[in-house]
Amino acid sequence: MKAPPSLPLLSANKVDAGYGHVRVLEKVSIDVRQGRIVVLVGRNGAGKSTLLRALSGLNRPTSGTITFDRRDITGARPNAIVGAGLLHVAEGRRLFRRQSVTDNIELGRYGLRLTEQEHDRRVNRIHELFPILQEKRDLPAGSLSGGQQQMLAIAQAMMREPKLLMLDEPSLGLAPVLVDQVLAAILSLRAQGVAILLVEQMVERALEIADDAYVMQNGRVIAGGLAADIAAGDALQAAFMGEHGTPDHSGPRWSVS
Ligand SMILES: Nc1ncnc2c1ncn2[C@@H]1O[C@H](COP(=O)(O)OP(=O)(O)OP(=O)(O)O)[C@@H](O)[C@H]1O
Repeated sequence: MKAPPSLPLLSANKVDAGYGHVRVLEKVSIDVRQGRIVVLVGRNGAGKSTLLRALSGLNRPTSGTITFDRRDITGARPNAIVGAGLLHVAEGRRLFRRQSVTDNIELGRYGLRLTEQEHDRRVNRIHELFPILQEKRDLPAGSLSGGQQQMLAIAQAMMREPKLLMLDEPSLGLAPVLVDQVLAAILSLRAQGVAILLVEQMVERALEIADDAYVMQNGRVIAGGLAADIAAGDALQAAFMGEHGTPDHSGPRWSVS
């Protein structure tokens, strides 16, 4: 059964998490509602990837709770979380470069038992979303452009029909025209009813396509709300200033033009 619209699909409530004895996240709370694009922004090291890892079960929270689709998934194993419909496309495109585009997509359904009809329906949906992957289906994944490889990584996750897809820096290392393609693909996913939690250094571009946004700084959420309000507010500027009020030049790229 689907969560009613009033309940968030994903809710992290005062989550602490880190690596060994190092605490990175401090009382992080975020909500992702059904069919929304939510972007997490913050400078390098703010804890964005660690939050995605905690939500996908790769880093066990030391306190706090996470609910997804009305189930408590706090401390659940990654495969149980994937099974519940929460998928994580990690930073960097983890593809089998020598295998074909089709083989890489098929790897996405590993462990799933699908009827032939259901399998074909999912593949068709992916090809509708990314026609280029159908065109290049027999080519090795390594021969695709960076943007196409990112689409392939998303396509792999789509084989499991996620309710929520978490994307960690999908524009990383891409030329501006490819960034446009990836952002357009994210909008198409939302149109198909998939909720998206996006970590992105292309802050301005990400805020343009997002519905909601959270700003992270030093492992905490310092602001959250509608993306348009966050884009216009002060928290964003504060998060990207250096410790002593100087701009952090390793921070976001405000524009791709
Ligand atoms: N495997 C790890 N072991 C120990 N500390 C880690 C590990 N991965 C990340 N950290 C630390 O956790 C903190 C948050 O890192 P995280 O990667 O979550 O930040 P981020 O906001 O995603 O930044 P970036 O944009 O650079 O990926 C950093 O101080 C980082 O050094």
